[in-house]
Amino acid sequence: MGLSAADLDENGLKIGISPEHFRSVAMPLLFDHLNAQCEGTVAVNREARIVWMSDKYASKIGLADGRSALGREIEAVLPSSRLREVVDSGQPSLLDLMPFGDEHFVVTRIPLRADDGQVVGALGFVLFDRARHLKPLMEKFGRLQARLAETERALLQARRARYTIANFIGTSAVATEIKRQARRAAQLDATVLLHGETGTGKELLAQGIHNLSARADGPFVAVNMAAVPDNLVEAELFGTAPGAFTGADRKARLGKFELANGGTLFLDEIGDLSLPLQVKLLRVLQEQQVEPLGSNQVRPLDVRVIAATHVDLEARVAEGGFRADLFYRLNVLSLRVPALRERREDVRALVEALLDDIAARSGQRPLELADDALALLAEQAWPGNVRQLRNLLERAQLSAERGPLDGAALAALLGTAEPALAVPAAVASPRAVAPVASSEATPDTLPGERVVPLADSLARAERTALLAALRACGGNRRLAASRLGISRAGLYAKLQQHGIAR
Ligand SMILES: Nc1ncnc2c1ncn2[C@@H]1O[C@H](COP(=O)(O)OP(=O)(O)OP(=O)(O)O)[C@@H](O)[C@H]1O
Repeated sequence: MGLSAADLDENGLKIGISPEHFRSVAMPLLFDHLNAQCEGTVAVNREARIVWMSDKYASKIGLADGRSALGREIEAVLPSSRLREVVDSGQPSLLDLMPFGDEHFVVTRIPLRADDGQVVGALGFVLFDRARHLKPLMEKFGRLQARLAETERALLQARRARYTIANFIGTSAVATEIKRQARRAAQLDATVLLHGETGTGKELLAQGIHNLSARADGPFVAVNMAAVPDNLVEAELFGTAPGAFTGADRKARLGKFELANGGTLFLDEIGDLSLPLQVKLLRVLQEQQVEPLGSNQVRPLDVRVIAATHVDLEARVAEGGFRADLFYRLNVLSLRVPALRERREDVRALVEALLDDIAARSGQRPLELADDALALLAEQAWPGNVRQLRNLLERAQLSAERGPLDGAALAALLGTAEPALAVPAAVASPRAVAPVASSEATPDTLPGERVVPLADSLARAERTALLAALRACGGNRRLAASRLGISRAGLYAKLQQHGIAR
């Protein structure tokens, strides 16, 4: 059946031509056209056996003619063909590259249906057999793919947990006990709440738990709630749909929950999460699915959460600052990480391990400490715990001359330690030895005649202001930021810049 006069008017095809009629006319034309123009055509039945192949196709792939392919399974003739998938799924594949030998064919595949709609076979056309004309494009594509794979590998590496539980140095009773509890937590898949002062090794333990758990091959992703500005926390955790934000950030962004899928999400400073976000977090934990901002689609998750806090969350619950339901959901396994002053007997081993690590990173020989220096370290109050000890040792390594560092030299360094952190042990322990302050090294005393660059003075003043604010606010960074009149993210950036943060 062809087009008749009834189908035409002075403009050619008549508007309103019956779709069935149009179809019956257009389909054979389309096929004839494609078959004539393209480089080869093949048809298979429901079992993906060849029912017809154009001679052009046959000669292209080295067969005498199309008849010699009849009845054979499509993969026996074209090993990379995906016509079987088209037959099975009933879905076309409009444009694809099919490898054949060292060539690539540009192909299109469509299912063939009987009048009742049932799939009875599929048609494949080779639109273009010289994919090598596309070589520059393919090369670029290949390079981009290689770069993408490399970036993905690097990202995965960055999301690997570095530490194991054995990296938690210490053999004191409290250290041994916390490591025992961490090992037990690794055997379970429940949510963990780590509480302990800043710098006690909560993140180290979280990584250790992850690395010993069944999720060890999955990602370990850490987020510090206190470091993310309030208005960005939701996007950071749950991600955004494309266009959720106007301006620069119009693209979709994966949230940390999705990045941690199949692994562990470490939520540090969980006490800093606002009440509305606590509700959202609870829902995600209960339902194990996430709904990115601005999207109305939920995505399933398989994430274990380890949360950490240095504040007393139970007290926060009592005050109404933290939701009781979220607290109980997080507190399934509760581990209290001891302060360094509760395990002074571990200081020596810690010093040794930290000095080795510092030396390995700096490429220098490990610093040696004289016995009186070690004794002095063991007596400090360490409000900043192991992190503070590490910072001090890093400074000691930088300042050290040849030979072991003795007690007097170390006392001088302790005297110049960050005032908010270098609380003499006298405050916390009756066995205290007050550090010897060095007048020369005190940041505020400069020799009379010396002129220092303005930038140095300003940086020094800023550092002093930051430390004073932290001290005045009992180490509470949120409060300190607000009293300094800067954002929390701003405060974090400055603390890092001055080496006061981690
Ligand atoms: N027991 C330990 N053995 C070896 N290193 C430790 C130990 N505890 C802490 N550290 C080191 O001290 C530093 C701080 O540790 P970490 O970040 O795990 O503390 P944190 O409790 O998570 O601190 P914050 O609450 O401030 O986030 C890291 O460099 C870590 O490697």
